[in-house]
Amino acid sequence: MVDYAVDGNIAVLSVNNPPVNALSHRVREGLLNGIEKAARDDKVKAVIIIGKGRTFPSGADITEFDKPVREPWLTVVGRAIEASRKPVISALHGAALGGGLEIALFSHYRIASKKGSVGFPEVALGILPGAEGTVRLPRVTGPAVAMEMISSGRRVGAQEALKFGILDKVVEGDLLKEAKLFAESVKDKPLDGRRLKYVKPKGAESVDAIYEGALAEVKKRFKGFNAPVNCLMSVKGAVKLPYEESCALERQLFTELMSGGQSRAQRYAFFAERAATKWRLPCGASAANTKPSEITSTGVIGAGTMGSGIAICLIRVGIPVVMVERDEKMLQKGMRTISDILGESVRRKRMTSERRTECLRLLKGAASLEGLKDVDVVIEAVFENLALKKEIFAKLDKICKPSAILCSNTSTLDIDQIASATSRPDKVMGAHFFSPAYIMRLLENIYGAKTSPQTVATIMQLGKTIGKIPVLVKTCHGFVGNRMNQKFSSEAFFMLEEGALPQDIDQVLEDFGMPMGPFKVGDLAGLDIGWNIRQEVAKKLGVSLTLETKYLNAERYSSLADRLYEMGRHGRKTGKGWYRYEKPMAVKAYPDADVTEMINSHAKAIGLTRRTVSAQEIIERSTYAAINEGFKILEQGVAEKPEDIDVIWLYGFGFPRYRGGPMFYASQVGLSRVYERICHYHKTLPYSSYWVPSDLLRRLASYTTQLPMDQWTKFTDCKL
Ligand SMILES: CCCCCCCCCCCCC/C=C/C(=O)SCCNC(=O)CCNC(=O)[C@H](O)C(C)(C)COP(=O)(O)OP(=O)(O)OC[C@H]1O[C@@H](n2cnc3c(N)ncnc32)[C@H](O)[C@@H]1OP(=O)(O)O
Repeated sequence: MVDYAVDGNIAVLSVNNPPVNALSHRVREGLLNGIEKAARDDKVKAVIIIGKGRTFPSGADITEFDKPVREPWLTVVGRAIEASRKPVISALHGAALGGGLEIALFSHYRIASKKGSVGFPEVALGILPGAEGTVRLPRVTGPAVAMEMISSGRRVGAQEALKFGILDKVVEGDLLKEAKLFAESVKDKPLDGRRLKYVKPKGAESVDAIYEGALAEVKKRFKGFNAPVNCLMSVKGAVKLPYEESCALERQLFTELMSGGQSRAQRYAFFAERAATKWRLPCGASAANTKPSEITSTGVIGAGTMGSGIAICLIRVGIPVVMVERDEKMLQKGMRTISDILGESVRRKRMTSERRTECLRLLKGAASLEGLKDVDVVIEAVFENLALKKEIFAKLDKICKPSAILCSNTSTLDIDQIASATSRPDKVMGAHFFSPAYIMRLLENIYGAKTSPQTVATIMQLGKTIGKIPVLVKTCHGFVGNRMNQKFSSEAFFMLEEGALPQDIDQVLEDFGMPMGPFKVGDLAGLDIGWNIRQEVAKKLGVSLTLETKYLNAERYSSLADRLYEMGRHGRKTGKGWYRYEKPMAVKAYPDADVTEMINSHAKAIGLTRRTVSAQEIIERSTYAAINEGFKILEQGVAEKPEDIDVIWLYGFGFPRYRGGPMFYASQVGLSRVYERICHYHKTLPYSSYWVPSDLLRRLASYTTQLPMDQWTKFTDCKL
């Protein structure tokens, strides 16, 4: 775990705990023993701490957080480093993060390789740097930089870290060699001023103002999260209090967060995201045993919002794209959109102008599908119509090379149906991007009955390559995200009819942590989209919808949204929807008395007496309807594990990360409580079959001791 070696009179402690050199108990022990050993060895005049493999320690071992803390604590190790009479130099490469950066700040000197980076990402785990990171960083950078770095958790490159005073030197070439030269240069120097505990932090006179400004910023940017606020409080304490008192305050604020629910949820989300990449198919194929094929060229069909967004994802990472659009004007518009979006990236300094030019060179337009005959992967992004998609896939099957993989960006349609239009169902998948495709990180990849493991491996890898969080699900109507979200939003309409108003429901769900309530989302997306889908569904069922329709296909139905649409209120784009806007496309939503009036008269027309709908009922009916569907999704093997569902909701719908995701949230509320409330709604809301309790949930809720989430799918009938 920590190798000890002496070269001349320099001791080198090499941390060797792959993959990220996490500061596990054995690493902490090894570092402490190494420092004590170097102190006893008279030959040794200086000590280097370095990481083997790809990085300097990237933090405490998060997997130890829910276990009893085993000594030596990181702070004990750190204080031994700082107390050393021989200079200790931390030599950083890779990502020196969290506890790793804290070890470096206990060291007397810090050097880093040019490509190295530092940071305190603890805030993303719902905690704060608890080994004096909040106390030491401001002693080096001052309060403003320390508050920004620690409350945002952002990574800082070596040059910026040098500028902030975090590093003493940035080196090129062999880091260990450079570290030994540096150690030789300081080994006889006094250590006064090199021990941060004795350095008086700067900015005491301005820290209150800095704190107030930073607090306003984090409350806006990280609404609902506790950790960023505690980070700021701890840094402020470091500047205003004596050293030991500031350490005590940090420990108090750290422990408060560590024992809170938000950190548990955020640590769960960290590992859930990584678990989602470890996909498995019912046939036993998995990420571990299936090799993806190489992708050197791609095609995108459709130059609209989704098509151009998908093309950006691909060219941005250097993958050539042929974008096919029959309509020449649409094609040119799509090409211009891509150029403008990349231009905006240059303006925001997220990309150089040269890089933008290189990306655009990878983009070719074509008016016919023939342009796709040589590509490795095609992603179709045309109108959501099954017949149209089947027609296109049949043509692609004849045009594309036999090895080409054909993907559809469909958001709900059956992949098996689409695949049936081809002679290569083994090479057909769904690749469901969330809009805007070049921003949203979720990629819901959908396999059909005949999709081959290699096709799955290839598209899952493509998702990672283009910077997405790819999650694998089995085909069904609506897949996972939209299937659950449809229940989540259905209840919102029914609660409108029963007594709530759009602004009530949106406010409650935004206070719960959703980025935007369902009615604001509807106005943003455009109410005509939903109207078209409902008309399509009714047409397929052979029925026509009226403004008094109360049931569709024996399921409760609300025609409120139809009324709104037929009032010409199509959302932000028309300046009116569930809300009123000062002008079309304006952002600020104002409650509208006309909508309230329409809802009241609609309720009367369908014979409903309106009542007060409580905040608790709004939260339960929205989330539990989705959660119940989530358990049915697990039962049916549509998602392999609850983490997959939660990652989809975290990255596809903005479910608050400090609640972990709908399935984790259910585990925290308690499955028996959730089950009991779903039974209540099933009884009181009999005309929505999605309230029939999930059988898996019923079984799990029957346990007196709730099973851990990784045991849940042991109870599904489907064999994964
Ligand atoms: C109530 C108790 C109170 C006690 C009070 C005591 C006081 C003192 C306590 C002090 C507490 C400690 C203070 C310090 C805290 C921390 O350091 S918290 C951790 C901070 N660090 C991080 O958050 C970094 C997390 N990791 C990453 O950001 C990335 O992994 C990476 C390092 C940037 C590498 O990314 P990438 O190359 O993409 O690899 P990944 O897939 O992300 O990771 C590879 C595998 O490694 C696992 N892993 C990563 N980081 C950690 C970690 N810190 N701990 C454990 N495991 C980690 C990751 O899960 C992957 O695992 P597999 O999926 O199994 O491969």
